[in-house]
Amino acid sequence: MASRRTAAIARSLSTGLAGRRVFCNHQARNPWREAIRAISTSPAPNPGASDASAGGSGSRKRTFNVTKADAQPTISKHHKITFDDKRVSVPWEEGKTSTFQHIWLRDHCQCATCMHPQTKQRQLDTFSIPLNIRPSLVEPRDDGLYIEWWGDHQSQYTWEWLHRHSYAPRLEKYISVQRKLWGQEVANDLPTVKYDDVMASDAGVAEWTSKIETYGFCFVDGVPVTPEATEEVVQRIAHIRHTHYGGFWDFTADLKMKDMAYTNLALPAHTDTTYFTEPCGLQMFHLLEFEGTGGESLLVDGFRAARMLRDEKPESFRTLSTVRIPTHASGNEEVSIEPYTPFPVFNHHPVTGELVQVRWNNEDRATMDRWADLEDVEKFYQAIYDWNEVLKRSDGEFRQQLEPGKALIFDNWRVLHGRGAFTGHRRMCGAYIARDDFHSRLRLTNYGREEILMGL
Ligand SMILES: C[N+](C)(C)CCCC[C@H](N)C(=O)O
Ligand SMILES: O=C(O)CCC(=O)C(=O)O
Repeated sequence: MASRRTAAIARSLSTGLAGRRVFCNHQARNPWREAIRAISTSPAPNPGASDASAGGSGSRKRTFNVTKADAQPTISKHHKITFDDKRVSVPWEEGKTSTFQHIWLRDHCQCATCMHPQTKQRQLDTFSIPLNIRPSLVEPRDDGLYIEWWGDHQSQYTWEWLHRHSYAPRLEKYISVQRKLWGQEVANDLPTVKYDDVMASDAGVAEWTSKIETYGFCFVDGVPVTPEATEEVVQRIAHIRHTHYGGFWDFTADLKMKDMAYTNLALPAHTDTTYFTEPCGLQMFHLLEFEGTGGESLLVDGFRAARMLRDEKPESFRTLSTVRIPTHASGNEEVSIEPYTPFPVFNHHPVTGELVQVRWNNEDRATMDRWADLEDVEKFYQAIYDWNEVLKRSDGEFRQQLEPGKALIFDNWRVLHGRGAFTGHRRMCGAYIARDDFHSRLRLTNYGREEILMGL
């Protein structure tokens, strides 16, 4: 774990070359090796099943890999809690012993004077704690560990909190997101929720956000065919993320904004806003009006496609995990947006190595004029040709003509979207939601605030 973490930290540090527009494939230590096993694909519940009633807000328990499947935060009946001049040792019934340094425990005191009871922020002045602080009393009690500190402060830590935050050793590890990767067959059982459920309760939002996390997209059935109702339903997840396109958009092929989305041209599978340091997290589309031909929508599961590229063309997967691609949005005269640094197509979690984000928009790719060496140019083009070939496979494409009343929302960090060329009048509305705002709502509605606060 330490070497992997070191490699990941080394890689994440080396990607932070601020100021220089570097996109050459710096020789980080095998980031793609960590990604090899990290595109999590786990069985997920049946997408069609509506569990708004059963789901309920806060009903899902977060799953953790504890040392034993049934490990409970129960202290050992046979071994005593001890402490020396540096640390407290807590032996658990599961056979592990956690060590907590005194300074760490004091700094993490959960009492109402150290942790603001409403804002959940630390109000203790950490730097007022003597670095050599130690307890005058350590006492196990039914509801947790009670400590009296020199300088007469008292702290109490529940057993569940100590077990959850044990760091030496880590007792509870988070299991990867249980995603279901899909191809064309997803059309047979589309992840869908009911507008009324979403508007009526947080349980409905829990079901909706859970399906977006699992499948990378979800339809909302029964949305009134107005921009107002569409704006209202997307805000059931979070506030809208504003960009130079505005907040909530209602657009047609009038080139009102100088972007090809505002034309009737075909758009190949892409992710949006690759020119922002943080691409938008979710994107909603609701077709309001259409009299014409063509214009069908396309979705491709970028995580499934990435796994296929990794398995079939590992060198191309590695290239697209390391070569940084400059991007821009400069069609509108008052705007020219670039990220603070270019990013690769495949972006991995700096610690777990898991694939967390696909950034791919060939239309918004800027000039690539900085290469570590010449053959990287051919390697890059080979890699994007291989990637494009995978994206274009019909068994990975979900194509559907959107219809009024059925809004589509998708994870722009995972799912690529596109559309066919069209003729006639076509009016579409929708909005972006930032990734962290989506994750906040997903976790709170599915696990409940108490569970989330316990883990912070
Ligand atoms: C705002 N609205 C969704 C209508 C258009 C956005 C244009 C997105 C741009 N082509 C990109 O790929 O980021
Ligand atoms: O008009 C559509 O269906 C999609 C437009 C699009 O791809 C975008 O706005 O990024």
